Amino acid sequence: MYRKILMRMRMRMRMMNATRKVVVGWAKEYKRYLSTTTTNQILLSPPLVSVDLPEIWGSTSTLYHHHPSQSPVSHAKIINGKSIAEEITSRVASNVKRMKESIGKVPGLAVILVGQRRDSLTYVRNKIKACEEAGIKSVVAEFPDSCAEEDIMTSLSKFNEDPSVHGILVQLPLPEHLDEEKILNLVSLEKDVDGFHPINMGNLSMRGREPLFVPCTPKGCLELLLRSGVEIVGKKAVVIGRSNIVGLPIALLLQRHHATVTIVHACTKNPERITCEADIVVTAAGVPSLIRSSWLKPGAVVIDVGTCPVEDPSAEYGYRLVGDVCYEEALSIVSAVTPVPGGVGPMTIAMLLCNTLDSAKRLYGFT
Ligand SMILES: Nc1nc2c(c(=O)[nH]1)N[C@@H](CN(C=O)c1ccc(C(=O)N[C@@H](CCC(=O)O)C(=O)O)cc1)CN2
Repeated sequence: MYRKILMRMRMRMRMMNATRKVVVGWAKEYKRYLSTTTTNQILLSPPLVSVDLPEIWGSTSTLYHHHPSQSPVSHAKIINGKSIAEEITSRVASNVKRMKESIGKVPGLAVILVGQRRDSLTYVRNKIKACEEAGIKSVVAEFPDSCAEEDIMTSLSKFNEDPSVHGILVQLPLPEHLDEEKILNLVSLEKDVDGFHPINMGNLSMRGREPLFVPCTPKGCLELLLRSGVEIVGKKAVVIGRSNIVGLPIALLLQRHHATVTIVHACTKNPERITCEADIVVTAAGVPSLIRSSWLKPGAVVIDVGTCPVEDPSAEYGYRLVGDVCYEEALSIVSAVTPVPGGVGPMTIAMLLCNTLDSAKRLYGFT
């Protein structure tokens, strides 16, 4: 009886050691990957399928060295999304130039814009401007608020068929009377540069599957973390908000990068208690100054996706943009934080350029 137990224990120890070797080996491999970017590679994010670990559970306490900083950090790093986005845009531009020179083709983006929402008009204008900067061809199909679903479907079908269009996006949100699901389902999988097609989203959520495109804002958040040298493996991450555009896909991405992820949402009891244990906080609640200093762990890294206009008579247009995080309070506690504006927003657009370029490269087999 004792011999049997002893043998079982030895066996288990051997399995745990094997697992440890795989995980440590993988972590080293992953670090090496991050430190070797080639000239044509624009982003630090590795191909998704390569970050898969064997599903063997065991004690990992000796594998990852966790150094929680207990003392308040007074000099938080401000993660400058605007300048990172500019750098990425110029890399996309040189790739586009190279593509044009060698195969005589440029990537093309088609945008569907419905209605006159001020924020949507701004975002689409900025996307078109960014395409111009990068040498990407763009076209916008504009529809009135009251348009029929059929008109959008017809326009989408034309873009799906057009060989000069490599990326298609439908600016969200759509007016209430339109069926968002039906419309997004019609976008060709190969041109779905927003990554909102249920097959792309489904593949993102499954182990060993690779979506053709990752949604732009979450991809931008991840790139900011990687470029800021933030270690993700084994860290506690809290995502605030569960939208299809940000909350859900960023939670999936962080999990793929081996963080332990908790999603906090409007129905969560005591979200402050959960969030204040996180090493990484990504917040996309859209509630100005929701995240006070008491919500944050000293030394945490905070990515603020919230962008809300609040009245400010002293501002140029009578309003200014604020994030979910009480920025001034966070500065004295966290180790790094993104500002609003100038943090995640510009990265969303830079990632759209990357996805559009990738789509064209994939079609032409251009590397
Ligand atoms: N089809 C999509 N719709 C929406 C998406 C999306 O990714 N695809 N995301 C958001 C809006 N969005 C992109 O469309 C977006 C939001 C913010 C910014 C940005 O650059 N913000 C700036 C401030 C800009 C300003 O002056 O208003 C910043 O934060 O610095 C870009 C794109 C919802 N819809």
